[in-house]
Amino acid sequence: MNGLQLSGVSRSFGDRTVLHSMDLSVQRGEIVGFIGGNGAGKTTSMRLILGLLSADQGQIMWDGKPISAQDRRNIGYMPEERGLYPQMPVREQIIHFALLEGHKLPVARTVADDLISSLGLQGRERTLIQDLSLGNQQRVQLAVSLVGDPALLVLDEPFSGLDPSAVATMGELIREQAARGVGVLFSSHQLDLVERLCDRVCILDQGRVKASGSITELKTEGKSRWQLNFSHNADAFAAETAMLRDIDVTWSSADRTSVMVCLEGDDRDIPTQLLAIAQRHGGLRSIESVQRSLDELLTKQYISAGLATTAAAEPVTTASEASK
Ligand SMILES: Nc1ncnc2c1ncn2[C@@H]1O[C@H](COP(=O)(O)OP(=O)(O)OP(=O)(O)O)[C@@H](O)[C@H]1O
Repeated sequence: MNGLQLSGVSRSFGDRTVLHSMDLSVQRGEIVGFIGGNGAGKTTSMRLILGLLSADQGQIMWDGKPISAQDRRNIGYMPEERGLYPQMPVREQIIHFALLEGHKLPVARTVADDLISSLGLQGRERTLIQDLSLGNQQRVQLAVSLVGDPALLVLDEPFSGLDPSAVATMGELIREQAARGVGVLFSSHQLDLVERLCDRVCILDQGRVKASGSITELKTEGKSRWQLNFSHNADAFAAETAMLRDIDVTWSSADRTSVMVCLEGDDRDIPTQLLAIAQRHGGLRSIESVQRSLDELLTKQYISAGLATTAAAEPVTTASEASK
């Protein structure tokens, strides 16, 4: 396989195991979102990839072979704790990291100037890092992770603290890198962003991979959802549907004319049972298949703590539940 692969990687601190036999892959040109609540093990995994920590068990491979120190030099890293010198000007800072990367001074200057122009930092060359906006500090941080022309970017919460326009810019920069064939692994608590940017996600909960795959795969896995819109109040339809087995029914409009029905199984056909009930009660205007949002999927299914949830829809209660 091309790119990065972790197989069965475990890591403990003292007697506490924080990663349990983890599998993860990032191919060249692919953007993978790393999602998990606080303390799930994302940063630890990244440090293992970078070789800043060693694994107790398992293998980390690059292009199908055990990852070497040389391979790791081709990884650009944006650590969560960041690592810029607040009192150094932008251009000098990037040159400094390019020199550390092993470039000679004239090359380091060219690398810095190219990154300054491609990351939109023109005019800020002499500004001290501490005088930059957070968004521009993150751009410099990304520039620093790119000085070695990496084959893989590992970005620990690159969007944290950014305003919407800086988020959009950072997202664009990440997409550009992926389009150049760079694999990108980034962690984030902002699920809408992950949903927009990523080809695949890896969901980590308390050190265990709960799911990985494309977002579409995860969203349709094992369940299907249908929204039925009625011309009148759908109380009778909802009450009868809520009595069926393996079904969740929630209101999706305040006037109770729209009902969301979630069924076990990822059948793409409109369930005949639902149509029959709807027909019996009359007034059905439309029925549409609805995908779950990523945050709903994660908070309901995979993540035990630590991610922001959206407000839950009001469930339809059956007569027997209401009387309890
Ligand atoms: N050097 C260390 N010594 C002991 N425990 C550690 C060490 N580094 C991490 N841990 C523990 O490992 C667990 C995973 O931490 P990690 O920083 O990898 O999580 P994370 O998913 O990045 O969380 P966050 O989203 O809050 O940054 C946490 O319980 C943390 O306290």
